[in-house]
Amino acid sequence: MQPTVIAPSILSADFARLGEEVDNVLAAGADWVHFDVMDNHYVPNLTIGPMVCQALRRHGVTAPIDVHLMVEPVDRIIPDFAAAGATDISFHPEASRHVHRTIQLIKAEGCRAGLVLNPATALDVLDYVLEDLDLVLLMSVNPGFGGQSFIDSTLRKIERVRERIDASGKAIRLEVDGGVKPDNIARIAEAGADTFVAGSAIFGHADYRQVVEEMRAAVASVR
Ligand SMILES: O=C(CO)[C@H](O)[C@H](O)COP(=O)(O)O
Ligand SMILES: [Fe+2]
Repeated sequence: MQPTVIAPSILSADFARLGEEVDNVLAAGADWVHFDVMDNHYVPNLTIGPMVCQALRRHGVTAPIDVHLMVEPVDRIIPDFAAAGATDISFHPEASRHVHRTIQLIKAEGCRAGLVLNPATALDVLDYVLEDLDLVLLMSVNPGFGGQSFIDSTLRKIERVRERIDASGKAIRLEVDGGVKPDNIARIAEAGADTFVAGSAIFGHADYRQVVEEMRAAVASVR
């Protein structure tokens, strides 16, 4: 299993002070920046694009930027995010006509590639591509909005993906996104996740350090 990563979703940050918010959450001990891109087409919400990713890099952010593309069609925007400083790019299989080609495109652009499975997406989308991936991102809410409740059936799904990753023998991260909080993160880690996205739980708290430390301690208690 990969070392624990806590990846705050900037969806719940104060966009009017984004650079400062990202600086603060990284200074509080977070590992990655989770960057949610919504197109008002694949999902019914509209957020931020490559220019904002580039602005964070110009602002001085050096941490990995984990771009979660909720964009359809997805391929055209991938080179723009790579040029803007993304390190990890994940996409939803429904948003790509050729999933294998999209994975290869992300890697050709020099980024780590992730596939995102919605709560109702069956695991067979991983057949034939798992070993090409650097990351499997399991959504534990339906994509489109922050602040939703964790869907409990995801726990069994995490266990099944953990088994598949372990059987592959590859260094593939298992990331969980949606409704992750200090009071459920231990169960999510126990099920087999190593990479944890949390938006509202972190940015909705007055003390980012306290909540990041609480989450890391909860994961460490079961790993
Ligand atoms: O991809 C997402 C929504 O589509 C977000 O990353 C996710 O919802 C994080 O927010 P929260 O921790 O508040 O659930
Ligand atoms: Fe996300």
